[in-house]
Amino acid sequence: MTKKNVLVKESGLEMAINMAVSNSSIFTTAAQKPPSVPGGYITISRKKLLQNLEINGGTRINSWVDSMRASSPTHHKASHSLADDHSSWMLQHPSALDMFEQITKASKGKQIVMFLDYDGTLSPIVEDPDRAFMSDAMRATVRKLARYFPTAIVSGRCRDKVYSFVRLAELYYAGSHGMDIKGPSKGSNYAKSAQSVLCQPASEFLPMIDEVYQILLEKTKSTPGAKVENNKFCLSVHFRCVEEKRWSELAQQVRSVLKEYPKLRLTQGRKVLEIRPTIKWDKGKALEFLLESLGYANCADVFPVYIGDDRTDEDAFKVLRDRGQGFGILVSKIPKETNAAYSLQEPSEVMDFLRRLVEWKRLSLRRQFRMLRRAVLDDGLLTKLDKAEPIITVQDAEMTCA
Ligand SMILES: O=P(O)(O)OC[C@H]1O[C@H](O[C@H]2O[C@H](CO)[C@@H](O)[C@H](O)[C@H]2O)[C@H](O)[C@@H](O)[C@@H]1O
Repeated sequence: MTKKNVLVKESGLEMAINMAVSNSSIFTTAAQKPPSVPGGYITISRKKLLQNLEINGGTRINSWVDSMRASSPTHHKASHSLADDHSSWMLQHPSALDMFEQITKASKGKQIVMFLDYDGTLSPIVEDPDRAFMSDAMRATVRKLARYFPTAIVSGRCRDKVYSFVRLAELYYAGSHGMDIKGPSKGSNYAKSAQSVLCQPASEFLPMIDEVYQILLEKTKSTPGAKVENNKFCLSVHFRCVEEKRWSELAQQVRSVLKEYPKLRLTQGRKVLEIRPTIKWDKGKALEFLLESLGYANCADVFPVYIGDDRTDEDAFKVLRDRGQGFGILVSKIPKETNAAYSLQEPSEVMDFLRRLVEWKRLSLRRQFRMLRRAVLDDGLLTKLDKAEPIITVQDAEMTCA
């Protein structure tokens, strides 16, 4: 390699683990090539990277811990170079609220389909994952959104768990990082509509995931604050409440378990280590699957919008970038490497954006309805309205008055 700097697409943690599994070069082709999209990638010197990823057990754990630190907002804030870069990052990933007009203009004549991550997007990040409730105001907003646009929740959580927080039967749900997809439930009965399960590509891993869950519970017992969450087709090991000086111990515990399970891989979220099957399935694949299920597989007239805050959401942002359709919105207060086009700072801004989208759609439907009505009246065709080809459905018309 002759280049002085390399682009780091994966976190140091993922790279360390990939090395442990494959023992191959850390400089993959993908990692060397910047994407042909504006900005968002952080460069670090090759020397530093090599120091960080020294191939011996001890230093490898250090790189895990560095990566765990990097997922902490407080550590990001302390980094002057990132803080200084905030305004240039915002130029590359402007606020979706500031760009609202441009966004709606770009969607003109296309069907918007909404994909929403849960934690950190619809609900604020809290210490206890079992108490990450979304507000009633956010729920009401998402309910309205789903009346106007097909809407899916795409989460790392177990699907039933995320449903228990959202409680809107009319949505699509993709739990376990997209490995458990279910369509809207008829008659608002989520629990009874097992027939609407659409896709579970990792079902053969269920016994293994349960086994590893039990082992991790036992292994991490000695680390105060560590919490293992069973997300059905994947697992989360939380370190938000673990003292930083014990992070390396926790990383070591997880690593020692995973050594025995080469069919499982590790990724990282916000103060959480995510363990999942090595199958080629992620939130990006779930997005593609859902678009296909909705009948938009090879359709140019679709405009998917994906909003998420996490590294795992990057797979979906990338799919949209590669397809050149719609775009991703990263929820973050700090500059992050991302394939999203736009940004929002926090869940309250997500709610503002969704509300504006609902209002914009409502008004544009009303405008279309009035134009149609005027055209009919002008032509003296009012009595023939019932026989006319419906340009706007009765439901659309009702919604303009809602
Ligand atoms: O894909 P998501 O819906 O964003 O789920 C990703 C993980 O979210 C949850 O953990 C995160 O939120 C917790 C509650 O705010 C927080 O305590 C934790 O530190 C965050 O990582 C969830 O608990 C995980 O299972 C999900 O994988």
